[in-house]
Amino acid sequence: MSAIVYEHVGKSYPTGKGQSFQALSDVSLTVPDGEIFGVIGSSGAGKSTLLRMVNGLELPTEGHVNVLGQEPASLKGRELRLLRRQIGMIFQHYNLLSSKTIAENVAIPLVLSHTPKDEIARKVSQMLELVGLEDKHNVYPSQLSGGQRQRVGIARALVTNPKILLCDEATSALDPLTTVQILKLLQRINHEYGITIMLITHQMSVIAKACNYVAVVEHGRLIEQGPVGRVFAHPVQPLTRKFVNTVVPNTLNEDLRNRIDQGDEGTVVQFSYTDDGAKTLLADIRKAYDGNVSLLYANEVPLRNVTVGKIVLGFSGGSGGSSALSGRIGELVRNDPKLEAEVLHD
Ligand SMILES: Nc1ncnc2c1ncn2[C@@H]1O[C@H](COP(=O)(O)OP(=O)(O)OP(=O)(O)O)[C@@H](O)[C@H]1O
Repeated sequence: MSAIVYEHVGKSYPTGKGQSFQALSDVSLTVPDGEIFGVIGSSGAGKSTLLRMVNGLELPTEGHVNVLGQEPASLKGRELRLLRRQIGMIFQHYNLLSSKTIAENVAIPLVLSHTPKDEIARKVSQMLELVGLEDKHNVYPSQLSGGQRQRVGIARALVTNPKILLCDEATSALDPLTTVQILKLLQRINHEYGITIMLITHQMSVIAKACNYVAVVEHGRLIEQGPVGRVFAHPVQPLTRKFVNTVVPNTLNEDLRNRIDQGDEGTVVQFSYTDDGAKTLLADIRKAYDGNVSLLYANEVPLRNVTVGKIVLGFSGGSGGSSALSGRIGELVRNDPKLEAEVLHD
């Protein structure tokens, strides 16, 4: 089942004097149940607008958004409140009430839904234990670090047992180590409770560490989407490539790049692969190619549940020349869906 489905969604905001700004155009996207789905884009791309449509804080001006089998745009009053109870949300700046204790902050959604006091106490304790703040019931947000405050945000978002957790730049205000801890906590929650997580971020490293699906948004349009391993190993759009390069650098040093361009390394081919896609590559090439093969560059990066890598090889002196070589490489790539090849110099 799909937790969230966007169908040809558009959003235009009125900007006065009869003018409007198109923040989203024709976005179709499916967030599978129980997955961690990341949306990445530059500032102003439309990520928040997209996320806020899940709990009906924004409504589409075109198309449909379906959440847990219901359309927030068609719900009102009690029905909308019931759907929202199944959707938790955390924010970049935590949105905690400074005059209330940690326990009182976590309790807010239950107080609003008139939950009995003893049940509130039990659920709050359970949530604070889950996020590792069981000793912080009676302290105030100002006494906590950023990472601890985000943990309170997570506890508050989960206290109603939601099926979906929305994360709006939830780690953007945190240092890299705390970011890793919060992302690990989100993964644990996803794993233990089966909660679908949709997060938006402008950092590809967050996608790499936490997500198993990614969608890339540029100027309100969805330009690329798919499983994290595939998008990181074989990004198609220029913006996606830029984002991926921040995590999996594609930078051959200048000296090597010059030698390749001048033909000093012979025919040069870059192989991109996921997981064990390159395990038998060198042996296969040895069998298929009778010339010299030199390893010019290799880099492997482990992501959340997949490894992506690149190998650059130089070929020279084989019989049949470069056309025979490209035929053999084409065959290797066709036989292995985890492998892709790009000729850097012919
Ligand atoms: N209420 C509004 N009225 C007019 N324009 C809006 C409104 N809300 C958002 N926008 C515009 O829509 C575009 C998308 O905004 P959105 O906040 O969804 O982007 P974003 O990708 O989340 O950006 P950021 O990372 O900077 O928060 C932006 O250009 C923004 O200025």
